[in-house]
Amino acid sequence: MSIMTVSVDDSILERILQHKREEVVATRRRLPLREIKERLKDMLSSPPPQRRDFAAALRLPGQVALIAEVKRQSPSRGIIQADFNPAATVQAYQDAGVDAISILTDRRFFGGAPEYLGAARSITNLPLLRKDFIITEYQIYETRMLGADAVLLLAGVLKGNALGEFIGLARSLGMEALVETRTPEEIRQALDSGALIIGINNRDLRTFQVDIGVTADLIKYIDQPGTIVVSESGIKTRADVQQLGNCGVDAVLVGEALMASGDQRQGVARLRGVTALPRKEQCGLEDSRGVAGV
Ligand SMILES: O=C(O)c1ccccc1NCC(=O)[C@H](O)[C@H](O)COP(=O)(O)O
Repeated sequence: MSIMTVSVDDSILERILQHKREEVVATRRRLPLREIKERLKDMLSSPPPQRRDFAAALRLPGQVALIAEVKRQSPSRGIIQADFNPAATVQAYQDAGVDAISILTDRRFFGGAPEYLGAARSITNLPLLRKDFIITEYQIYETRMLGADAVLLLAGVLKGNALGEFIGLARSLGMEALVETRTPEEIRQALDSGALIIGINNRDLRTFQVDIGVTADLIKYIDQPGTIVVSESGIKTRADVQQLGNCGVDAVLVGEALMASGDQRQGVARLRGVTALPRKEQCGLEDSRGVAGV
């Protein structure tokens, strides 16, 4: 009898991707691409300019920028926030002075929703990243229509010319791509495909273990000057952020640690090394930025 071994990586990522294939077929049936293109024509030509510069938000000389994630649940952790309120979370991130916001839009595995992007856009002026599993051009047009300024692309999933083509399409629609990598080969692929922003994922999808040392090991392979480096996953403390800053990352992407903290404003303050947030009413400040950058 032969025994087939399937790694967690194969099963969870493959399960997510299989679900996405089916989801895209159903979504396209409800809203064909030509309809999305029509809506985009109006949206992109109407003033005021719709673009919020995700890349520029991550280039903060002498500071590590913070991308804060709206994440209800995950395959590795299960439910992170039982009384999940995406609008309140976006507001808290905005008040705390984060630099950009990542929104998980996958329903089945992360408890997200595509509509959260539009809702977030009406609350904040910060650039918004759509975090989902992009496997078709259709989803990139859809991402722009939903109100994102940037889209996550997985180098390990988009093979051949697809990665470069998807980056180009995102840019042609006024978005930037965050290209997520996990190996030196994927970093090479991202650079060869013209990625401006490269994410290094500290989470191993086979074991779900997180190790921020992965960023420290892989950052040397990002040898293209001007590339923006984002360390993703498993970042929990101010010390983690400092360690990654010392390695040369431009930004960190943090979900679970912020969502699991009862108060997202305090969570951001802790990552930034601020012990107590100033109260606007008490000290008369407009907001809490400038107290201490990450
Ligand atoms: O978070 C997971 O369990 C997960 C499992 C399978 C595929 C992707 C997954 N996470 C997506 C992300 O990219 C993270 O939400 C993001 O990097 C933030 O990570 P964290 O700060 O550890 O929540």
